[in-house]
Amino acid sequence: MPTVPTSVEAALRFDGVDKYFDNGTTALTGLDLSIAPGEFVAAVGPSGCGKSTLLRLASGLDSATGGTVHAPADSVGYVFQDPTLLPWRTVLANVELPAELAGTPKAERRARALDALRLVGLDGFEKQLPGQLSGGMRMRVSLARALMTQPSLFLFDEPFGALDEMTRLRMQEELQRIFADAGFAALFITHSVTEAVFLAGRVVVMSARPGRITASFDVPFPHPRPAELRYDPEFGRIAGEVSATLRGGSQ
Ligand SMILES: Nc1ncnc2c1ncn2[C@@H]1O[C@H](COP(=O)(O)OP(=O)(O)OP(=O)(O)O)[C@@H](O)[C@H]1O
Repeated sequence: MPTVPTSVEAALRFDGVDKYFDNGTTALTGLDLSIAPGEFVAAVGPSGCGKSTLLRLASGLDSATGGTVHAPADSVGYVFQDPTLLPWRTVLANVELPAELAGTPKAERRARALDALRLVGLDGFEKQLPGQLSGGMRMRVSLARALMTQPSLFLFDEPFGALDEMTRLRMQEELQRIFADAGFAALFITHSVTEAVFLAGRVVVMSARPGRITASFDVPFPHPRPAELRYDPEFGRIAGEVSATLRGGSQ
């Protein structure tokens, strides 16, 4: 009997989404975006165009005023600019926290936390407290904690925005290595065009408020990507096009 192909369900989909607030601000209007399972999408846009609002709708923290948001993943990982670690718990105890709250037996959650810490390059730092770590290391702990639930969808809100330039570049390299390994879907919000192009398989550009997607650029380099990709002429061409679109849209 012939099999009927079924269309793969998106990891995250916005259909004609509007968001307005009681004070009369329209943050998003007619926004369409679909992210396939295992696809890494970065969104760039002018300040105040509704990027964080988009993530709040994706996470269910807030609801759309119009249109639909479809986020079928059972497990979603969140990484924000502020790593939100508990200062009195060690690195290991912070990473174990989601599994502890979910009632996972101690031996299993310990093993998973150690794996996650290894993945983010923090083995050997298990017993440190967050206050003893650099900003980049705290961000790695936050990423390891998010990896504990093995999410099929990750939401990133400008996670490297507060880091110095060198640390930021290193974190980008590590994140896309982890992405190549773990293969989750991602929506990554950033102000940096080169960060977006380095990480994502597709970069979407949002218009000034009220935000909607005005352009989409495929970034066809396979993951994991070497640091030197940033100096590749094709990389520069794509980043240049994204920047030009961003400038054109925010005038
Ligand atoms: N709870 C709220 N009530 C009223 N207006 C809001 C609320 N949250 C956000 N806004 C407005 O919606 C618009 C979009 O805000 P949002 O934070 O999503 O933008 P953004 O693109 O993430 O900004 P930035 O790039 O500066 O971080 C802004 O004009 C903001 O003032």
